[in-house]
Amino acid sequence: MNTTSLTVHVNRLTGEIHIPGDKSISHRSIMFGAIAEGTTTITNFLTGDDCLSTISCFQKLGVEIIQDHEKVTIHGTGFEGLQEPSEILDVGNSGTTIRLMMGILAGRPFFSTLIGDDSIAKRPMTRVTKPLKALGAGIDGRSGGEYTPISIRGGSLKGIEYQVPVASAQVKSAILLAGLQAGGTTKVIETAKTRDHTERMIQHFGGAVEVDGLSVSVQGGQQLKAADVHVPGDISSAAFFLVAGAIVPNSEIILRNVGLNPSRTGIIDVMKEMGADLEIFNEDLAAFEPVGDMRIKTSSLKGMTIGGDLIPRLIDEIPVIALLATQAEGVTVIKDAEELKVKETNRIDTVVHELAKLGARIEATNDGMIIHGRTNLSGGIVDSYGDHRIGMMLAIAALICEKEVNLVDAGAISVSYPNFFSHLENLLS
Ligand SMILES: O=C(O)C1=C[C@@H](OP(=O)(O)O)[C@@H](O)[C@H](O)C1
Ligand SMILES: C=C(OP(=O)(O)O)C(=O)O
Repeated sequence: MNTTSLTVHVNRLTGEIHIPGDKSISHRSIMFGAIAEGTTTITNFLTGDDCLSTISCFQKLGVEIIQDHEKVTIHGTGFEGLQEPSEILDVGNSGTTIRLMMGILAGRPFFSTLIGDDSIAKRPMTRVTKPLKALGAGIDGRSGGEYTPISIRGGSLKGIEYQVPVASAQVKSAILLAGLQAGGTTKVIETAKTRDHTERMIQHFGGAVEVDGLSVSVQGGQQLKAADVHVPGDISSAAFFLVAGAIVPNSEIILRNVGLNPSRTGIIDVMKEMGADLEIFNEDLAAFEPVGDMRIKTSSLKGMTIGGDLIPRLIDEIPVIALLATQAEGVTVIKDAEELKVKETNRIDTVVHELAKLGARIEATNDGMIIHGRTNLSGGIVDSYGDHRIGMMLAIAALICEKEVNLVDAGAISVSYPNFFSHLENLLS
């Protein structure tokens, strides 16, 4: 059993962190760089394992990609230049990679196979394979296209209008990426607004997309042109330090260069409503993805109900919001969040189980969880279950634990935040 001893019982966190690049935008910058014509340079690219999987998959499709730490140069081939891979495309742990790539490969007239790790093998794919089949792609997979391995023989697609049954930016993006290669118009209608990085990328790379409330349309046959991308910091990574600053006594942390796309800022709305001492400054809202700096100080918090349209705006932050809620007075209810069950782990189960081990008063519901605050956390052996966000949440929880905490499989954290522990270390001095 590979365990890491975590820092516990911290009496102060201070300092400044430059938040690493956004994972969703880093994936898309590689994909759009590849499907556009010309040379794209990406800066502040996230070097997490998931984004490295995206690079490796596109290299297997014949795209020349040169990575030098956070700088990546892509010699884009356009959709037409992508080549049939001679190897299986391995997406590792990355749901975003497999689902968005399916959309790209659905339009390509060749055969490809996608696999991933044990977690990917359990995540649902019909949500993507079904609309892509409706566009005309040949796709199959285990259990009728629900699970990996997925094989694709793409081809001549025809635009569709599709109501997505779950709020998922990955599904929306896969359909739009296929739609860019289809005849006519492809229209996606969402149940709730999800992150719109793909729509912004299409425009940034010279394409057109029409957004009307919850519907998003693209015309097929557009030729995208290379465009440089400076990736903003990932608010989903910043979330761990926002919560740390709020719950560790005597703290003040500055977070630099955090992405502030309104489809991702649910955590800010929630923390403010709970009473957090959180300030945003140096905002640049004119950038293609808005950014700003944040200051968080130790806060006195109260519980609240989190649900509805807010959920897609903070879906990946729910594990660490649950931790925050253990330190808020009163009850916090998280509802309408069934999607948590199909992430890297069933995050309703893993959050509730691991926080309960540390002494939190938390119970699972069908669509979320209920947390009773505030509780002192003790210690013990906790497990990430190979889920990066569970691992980081537990490392932040340990900071306020009274006894020793050991984390099983801390290595999973490198999926989205390879420098997590060194950034935390810098705040301890
Ligand atoms: O489009 C994206 O980049 C993502 C969308 C979300 O997934 P869903 O589309 O499954 O909600 C999110 O949980 C994931 O971390 C990244
Ligand atoms: C759900 C996540 O990512 P993905 O779906 O890309 O695996 C995440 O990063 O929390």
